[in-house]
Amino acid sequence: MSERKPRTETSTSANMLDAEPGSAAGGRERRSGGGVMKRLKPRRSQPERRPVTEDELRGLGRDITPDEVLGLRSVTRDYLCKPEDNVFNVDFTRFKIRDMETGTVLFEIAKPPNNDPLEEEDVNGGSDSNTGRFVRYQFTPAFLRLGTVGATVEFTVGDRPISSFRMIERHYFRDQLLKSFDFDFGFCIPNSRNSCEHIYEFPQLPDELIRQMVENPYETRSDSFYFVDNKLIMHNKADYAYNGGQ
Ligand SMILES: CCCCCCCCCCCCCC(=O)O
Repeated sequence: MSERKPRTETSTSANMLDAEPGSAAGGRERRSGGGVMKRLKPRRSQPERRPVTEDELRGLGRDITPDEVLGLRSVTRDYLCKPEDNVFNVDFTRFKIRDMETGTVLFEIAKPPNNDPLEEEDVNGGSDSNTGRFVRYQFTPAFLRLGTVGATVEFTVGDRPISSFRMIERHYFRDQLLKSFDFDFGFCIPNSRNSCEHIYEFPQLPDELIRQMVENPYETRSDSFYFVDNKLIMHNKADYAYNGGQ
């Protein structure tokens, strides 16, 4: 159903820590062994923020906060932080998307264990310091009619504890914001391998909008912003075609 170029990746953790919305870690916990897995529903509400442009944010000359990216009204042209801002060495090692209603796995990729560099497509074309920050997906039109999708992300962290890890992901068609997702992973143990399943409740999209999204591949885009202690440390981008199988 999809094609995705790898970003980073490695092995897996099978340990579970289920979490519910409403607390930093998400609430109820269940653990076994050394790794951690959380199932994360997004924060419930996102009040309107003052609209802001990426140029304004870039001009601030300081760390960018979650509240600020929530004010963006269109997809960014360029990245809002540098790869070296990831001082916590967060490294994504596995990614899986499944339809929560049927359990069907729609997409899965893992970083090879030997850590060989993989050829990756960059948002600017070619290979540079932004390599690995951009992903291109190809789905069928049926994807847009799904109700709930679970995206499991596995990641390792470096030797510093992370007290609060949060992702805000904003999806657009052209310059229309379709939906903004806001997930709190919470605390990460130093040198741990972690796993979480982000639960995406899909918006109900009008038929005409779906038609345009299908007919205009890669004009649907997203920005994924990752924060530690409310400071932007990673920014990844993706684009989407929904004309697969046609
Ligand atoms: C159509 C609006 C809602 C779309 C929700 C799409 C959920 C797809 C999950 C995959 C997102 C991964 C983003 C990334 O790789 O950075």
